[in-house]
Amino acid sequence: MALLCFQSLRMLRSGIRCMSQNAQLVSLTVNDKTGVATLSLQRPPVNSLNLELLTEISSALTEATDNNSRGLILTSTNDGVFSAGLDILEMYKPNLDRVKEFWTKLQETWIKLYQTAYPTVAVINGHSPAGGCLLALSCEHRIMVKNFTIGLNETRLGIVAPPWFIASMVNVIGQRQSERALTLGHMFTTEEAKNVGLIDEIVQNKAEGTTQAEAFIQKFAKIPFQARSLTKTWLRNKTVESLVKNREDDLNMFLQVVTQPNAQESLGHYIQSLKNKATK
Ligand SMILES: CCCCCCCCCC/C=C/CC(=O)SCCNC(=O)CCNC(=O)[C@H](O)C(C)(C)COP(=O)(O)OP(=O)(O)OC[C@H]1O[C@@H](n2cnc3c(N)ncnc32)[C@H](O)[C@@H]1OP(=O)(O)O
Repeated sequence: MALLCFQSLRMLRSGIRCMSQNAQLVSLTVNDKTGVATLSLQRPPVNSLNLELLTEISSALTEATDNNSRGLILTSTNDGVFSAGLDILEMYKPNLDRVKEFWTKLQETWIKLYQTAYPTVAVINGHSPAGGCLLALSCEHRIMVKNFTIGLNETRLGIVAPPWFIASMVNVIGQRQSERALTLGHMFTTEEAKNVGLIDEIVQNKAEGTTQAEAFIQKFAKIPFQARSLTKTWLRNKTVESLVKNREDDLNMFLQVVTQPNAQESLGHYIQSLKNKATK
């Protein structure tokens, strides 16, 4: 309690205000001087995206819109893991109602993040596989701390990245590089990611990343907000529409693929290998 009070006091003094008071798995703050919001993922141990975390991310994105944020920085409270991607436990031996809700919430969150009116920057302060990479790809600018990895590694798990995951990557690094990376399930090092254009900047640590992210958002200060946001909408519309018009089909395809016995077997082995690694 005392710690909370100290933190709140320190934040108030620095002009940082806490939004989304009810959220537990994310924190959403806004810098009252710049209007820039920071959305931090805080679901230990590795920010894997389960239904509850996705729900909080989606609500926070709406709250940042309602609050007229000038921009949003997406990052993690865990210096080491940005996000481990989708929570594999949501897909392994799933409960049908819950897994439907989970996938529908993932679709909703991606659509929202991909289309925000405000500029978005991912400060990738840790590993960022699969769904974690998707979150970063959905932002307009990516700044990554050195010595981590990022990529869409689904094929390595015996599952498939859906078309909108693929499109998000193609839109950033192009067809040829995406084809190679996705079929191999390649995880790029920070350096490799910069070379291929998957990230825009390399930084030493999260603090430097945050400074650079604020500088990126500041570039839009003199660009009329609506002109900017409509331009972004039109640039991204085709990609988003391909999911918006086919959400039901996409859900059914996901259910079909993920419940296949061989996909379940692969996921089971993968969970076990992660657990074995963790206990070593
Ligand atoms: C037309 C439509 C077609 C549709 C087709 C649909 C097909 C399905 C598409 C599905 C798409 C999926 C995308 C995904 O995001 S899948 C998830 C991929 N994620 C990963 O591969 C990451 C796995 N994790 C790691 O590599 C590492 O954990 C890490 C992120 C590098 C961090 O390493 P670190 O050493 O810090 O931590 P540990 O490995 O020790 O992990 C700590 C505990 O966390 C558990 N864990 C890790 N990742 C996950 C995860 N993604 N989900 C659930 N749980 C995870 C790990 O088991 C440890 O647990 P323990 O403490 O209980 O042992």
